[in-house]
Amino acid sequence: MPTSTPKAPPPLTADSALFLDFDGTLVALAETPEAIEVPSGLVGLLTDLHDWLGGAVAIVSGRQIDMLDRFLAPLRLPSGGEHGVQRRDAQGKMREQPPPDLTLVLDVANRLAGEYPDLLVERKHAAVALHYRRAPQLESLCHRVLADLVSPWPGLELLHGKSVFEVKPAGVNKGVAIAAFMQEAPFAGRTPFFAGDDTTDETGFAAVQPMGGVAIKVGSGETLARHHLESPKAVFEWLASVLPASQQGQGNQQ
Ligand SMILES: O=P(O)(O)OC[C@H]1O[C@H](O[C@H]2O[C@H](CO)[C@@H](O)[C@H](O)[C@H]2O)[C@H](O)[C@@H](O)[C@@H]1O
Repeated sequence: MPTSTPKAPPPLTADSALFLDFDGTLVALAETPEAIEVPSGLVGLLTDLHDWLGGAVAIVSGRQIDMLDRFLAPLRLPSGGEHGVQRRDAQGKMREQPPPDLTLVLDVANRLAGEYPDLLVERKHAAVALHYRRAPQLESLCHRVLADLVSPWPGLELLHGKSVFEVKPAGVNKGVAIAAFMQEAPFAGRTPFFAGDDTTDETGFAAVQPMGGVAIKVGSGETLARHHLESPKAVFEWLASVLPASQQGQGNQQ
């Protein structure tokens, strides 16, 4: 992947479409999925951006959409969940791939977590995540076990995110989800911006840049993205700085 000098993103304009990853981009990473803290003012800021951009703001995450809704309540944005396996459009219509049979994957992951209590299993609608953040020395064991399990099944894919391996349906990713949003109102015809921090966000960067859009890598690491922001705090500050003064404050009244 190219690693040219990263530069700050250009400002959003009223005809932009904004796609945002969640963990590591809008909220700082934490030891467990439930331990994250949603920064004060984030929900209000996203609400104002959503109003300013005519509804063209979506979260595109590895998390389940109902979990995103819980963290961002009362806001319910258009969302891609589980790396695009689920998608809720701007009208609120939900599209979900049928879950594959993950019984064996779940059994194996739970057995491993029984043996190593610092591992954490997250069951999603159509995926199973095995988190090893509290036991980094178990990375290669987790990888080996899940890779062996998944390799005979072409319908399943093993994703490697930050301190996590996820088994999910193959063939869908964040790039596919963003491309689907870009076919629909109010996203269609706008310039897409996508910010994300993880390797699993690279498909999103690969989708928006050929559309003339802006890909923003948050934090360090090799990336296709041509723009960069240092941290979730820098993402917050950038979003707050590009929002016109006349649009500020509406969401904070909630
Ligand atoms: O696509 P994202 O919105 O970045 O979601 C990716 C995964 O995020 C969550 O796990 C990650 O964040 C946790 C909380 O900071 C952290 O403990 C874990 O190590 C990270 O991998 C979430 O639990 C996963 O389901 C998402 O796929």
